[in-house]
Amino acid sequence: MSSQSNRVVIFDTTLRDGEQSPGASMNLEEKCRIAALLEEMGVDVIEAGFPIASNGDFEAVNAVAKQSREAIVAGLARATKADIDRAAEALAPAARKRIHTFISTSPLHMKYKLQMEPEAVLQAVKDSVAYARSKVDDVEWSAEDGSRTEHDFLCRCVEAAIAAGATTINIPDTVGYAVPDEYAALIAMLIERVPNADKAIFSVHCHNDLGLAVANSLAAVNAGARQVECTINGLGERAGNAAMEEIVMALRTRPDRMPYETGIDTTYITRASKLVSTVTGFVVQPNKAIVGKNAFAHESGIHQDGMLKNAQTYEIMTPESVGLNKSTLVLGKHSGRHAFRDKVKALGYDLGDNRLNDAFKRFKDLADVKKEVFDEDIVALIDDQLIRARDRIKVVDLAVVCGTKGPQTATLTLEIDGDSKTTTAEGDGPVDATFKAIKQLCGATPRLQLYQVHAVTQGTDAQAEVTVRLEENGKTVNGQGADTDTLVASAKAYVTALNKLLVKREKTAPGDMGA
Ligand SMILES: CC(=O)SCCNC(=O)CCNC(=O)[C@H](O)C(C)(C)COP(=O)(O)OP(=O)(O)OC[C@H]1O[C@@H](n2cnc3c(N)ncnc32)[C@H](O)[C@@H]1OP(=O)(O)O
Ligand SMILES: CC(C)C(=O)C(=O)O
Ligand SMILES: [Mg+2]
Repeated sequence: MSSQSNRVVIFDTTLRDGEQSPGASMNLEEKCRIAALLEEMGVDVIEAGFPIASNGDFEAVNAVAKQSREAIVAGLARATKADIDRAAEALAPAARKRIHTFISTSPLHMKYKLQMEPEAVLQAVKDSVAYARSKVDDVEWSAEDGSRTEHDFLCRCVEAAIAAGATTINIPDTVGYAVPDEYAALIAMLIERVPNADKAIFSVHCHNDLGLAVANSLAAVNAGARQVECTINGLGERAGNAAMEEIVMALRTRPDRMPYETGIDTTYITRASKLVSTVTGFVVQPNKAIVGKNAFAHESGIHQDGMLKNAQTYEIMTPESVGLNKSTLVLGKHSGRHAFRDKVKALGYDLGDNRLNDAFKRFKDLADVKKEVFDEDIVALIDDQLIRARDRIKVVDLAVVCGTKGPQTATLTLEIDGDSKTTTAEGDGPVDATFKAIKQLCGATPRLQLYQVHAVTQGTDAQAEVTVRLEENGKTVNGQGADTDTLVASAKAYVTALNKLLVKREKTAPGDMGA
C-alpha cells in the first residue's frame, strides 16, 4: 500500500499507549475482551502492549496474539535486542504479527534522555530494525519525538530503517507539539525526499497536548500518510492520543475533502467506547465528539424542531452509524412545544391543544426548577393534570413553617367549588399541619390509611410523588400528587383523594360537601 492508495490502515494502541494513561491499567482478561472487539470492528493492527515492560504485559500480548485471526498484533520494543527478543517471543503464536521498534531522533531526546550521539542513534536504527526483521516479516519503526527532529537527520534515519527492512515508518508527534500544516508538510517532505519512501507505509501517531491530535492526523493523511495510530476514546499518555472514533467518522463524513477508506465497521464505535470506559474507569465527557452522552442529544427548542422536521438540520452523522439506536431530544428549560408534543405523544397521551398548552406551561415551570425533565416527570405531570381537571377542591397556595423550633404550621389556600378559602393549622410535623389545614377548610374527617412518598427520579431536585389513602364510611380512595416540593405534593395527593371521596358521596348524597 502506497501513499497513492486511498486505504488508511487503522492501528489501535488503546492497549499500549492507552494503558500508559495513569490509572488506566487493564488486566489480561480485559485486554483480551477489548482486543476481540477491536478485531471484530475491523481494526487492522492491534498494539497489544510492550512485552519487556512486565510479565503481565508479556502475558497480555501473548494472549492477544493467540486469540487474534485477522488483525495484525503488534508488540512494542526499544532499540535493544532484549526488547525485540521479548516482543518476538510474546507475538510468536499470532497469525499475523508485527514488531514495533522505536528510538528517539530529536536533538533534545538524543542528548538528554538517551545520552547518545546522532550517529550512534542512526546505527541503533539500522541494527534494531534488521534484528527485528530477522524475527518477523512485518517491522514498524518509529522516530520518537519525530515532529521535533531535524529534517536531514530524520530523512537519514527513515531511509536507513526502510533499507534495514522496516515496512511501516511512523513519525510520532510524541509531545503533541505539532500544528496541522506543519505536520502535513513534514510527512510530505519525507515522502518526497527519502529515496526508498515508496517501499514503506508512512504512519502518524499524534498526542493531544494541544487538542490537535485528530486534526494533525487527518492533515498527515492528506499529505500521504496511510496508517493512523489512535485509541478508543482518545485514551493515552497525558492528554491522550488521537481518538479512533473521531478519525474514522471524520473520514466517513467528509469524503469530499478526505477521499480515504478504513476497514472499520463504525456501528461498533459506541460499544467499543463503553467497553474501554468501563474497563479503565475513565468516564467519557458528555460533550466528547462521537461518543459523548450529548453527541446525539438536543435540548434547545429550535434544534429539536429542526430535528423533528429533518434530522440533517442538526446532525452530520446518523446515530445508527456509530451504533446508537437514535438521537435523543432531551426535554429541559430550552425545549419548545414541538418537541414537547412529540414526547407526550410518544408517552401514549392524546391531549387536545388546550390541555397540551396547559401541560407545556407546567412543564416549563418544572424545567425551571429541575435540571433535567425525565419521561417519568412528564407522565407524573400529565396524570396529575388529568386527575385534577374535574376536581371540586384545588390547591392554590401552601406555605409551611417547619424545623427544630416548632410549632409546625401550614397556611393553606384552597379553591372549593370556585371559592378561595385560607386557613392556618398547627400540627405534629409539617405534613400533619398541612393535612389538618385541608381538613379544617373542607370540614372533612376521613381516616388516613396510608401516606407514602417516593422520588420520581434521582437527585435532590427530583419530583416527589406522594400517595395518600383515605377511608370514610367503609369507602377507600387513593390520591396521588407530584411536585418538586414534597409538602405541595402531599397536599395535592390528599386533596385528590378527597375529591374522589366527594364523587363517591355525590352518588349517595348529591350536593353534600362534607361533615
Ligand atoms: C513515547 C512512548 O510512549 S515510549 C513507551 C513508554 N512506555 C513505557 O515506558 C512503559 C513501559 N516501560 C517500562 O516498564 C520501563 O520503562 C522499561 C521496562 C521499558 C525499562 O525500565 P528500566 O530498565 O528500569 O529503565 P527506565 O525506564 O528507568 O529508563 C529507560 C531506559 O531506556 C532507555 N531508552 C529509552 N528509549 C529507548 C529506546 N527507544 N531504545 C533504547 N533505549 C531506550 C533510556 O535511555 C533509559 O536508559 P538508561 O537506563 O541507560 O538510562
Ligand atoms: C512509542 C511511540 C510510537 C510513542 O508512543 C510516541 O512517540 O508517542
Ligand atoms: Mg505515544
